[in-house]
Amino acid sequence: MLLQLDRICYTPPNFTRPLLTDISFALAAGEIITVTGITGAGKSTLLRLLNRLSEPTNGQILLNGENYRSLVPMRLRQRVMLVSQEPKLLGMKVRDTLAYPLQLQSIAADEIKQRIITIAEQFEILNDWFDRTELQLSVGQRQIIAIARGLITQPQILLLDEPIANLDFTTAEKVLTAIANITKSQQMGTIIVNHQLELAARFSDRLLYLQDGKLLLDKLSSSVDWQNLQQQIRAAETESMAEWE
Ligand SMILES: Nc1ncnc2c1ncn2[C@@H]1O[C@H](COP(=O)(O)OP(=O)(O)OP(=O)(O)O)[C@@H](O)[C@H]1O
Repeated sequence: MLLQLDRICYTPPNFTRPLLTDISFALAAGEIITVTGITGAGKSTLLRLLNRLSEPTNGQILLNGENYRSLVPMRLRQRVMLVSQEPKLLGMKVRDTLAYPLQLQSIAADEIKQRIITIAEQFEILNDWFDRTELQLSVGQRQIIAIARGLITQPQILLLDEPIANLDFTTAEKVLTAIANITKSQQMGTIIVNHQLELAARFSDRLLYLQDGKLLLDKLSSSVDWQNLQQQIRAAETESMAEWE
């Protein structure tokens, strides 16, 4: 198994309430998992643990059978790549932001050129974007570049926090198609946090539903009752609104 979580709990320092409780699931090579749930359910917290930006309070995470705690965080983050909700391109031009993580890995210039050409084709990145900085890209275009930058290093696992939130439906479909193709062809594993259930149903093998830090559902997408899930999400939203009022 590529990734395995065994009864993960997480309570931040100086916090009394756990943000995640008893989360167990596994991710296989070639598999795409969608994680869904309402605002504050703990989805980003989960991705942060998987990228080792924070440590579980209890339980363990295994990457190819190796305990996360025994892996050097920087190395782990090359193998398990997180593309956050609001990615930054660090003021670089698109071409440089794509090349940079490869240069850090001492990959030869020719290979870097080739990988940029390939990823640009896969994500329909236009030539005239290459000399732009993030300020000259739309929020959605920036998101696409961040996903491409995450994939260009060929990680074993890609973690995407709401990658399509700023994309129109057709572009979202194209981006998810590219991610699915790469996940399958490279036999990597992908975890996508996504609120759009219709796209989740089409582009993921499994669905995880988080509510209040607990994993309430872990099912093959083909056997999820999507209507029932939608109702469950609406009820959770209503309950959460009532707590605010
Ligand atoms: N370091 C922290 N200390 C205390 N509370 C935190 C910390 N990080 C997150 N939280 C809280 O934990 C809960 C889960 O946050 P998280 O960002 O994981 O939710 P989410 O499911 O990703 O939500 P969204 O869909 O809005 O991105 C929220 O109530 C948030 O305010």
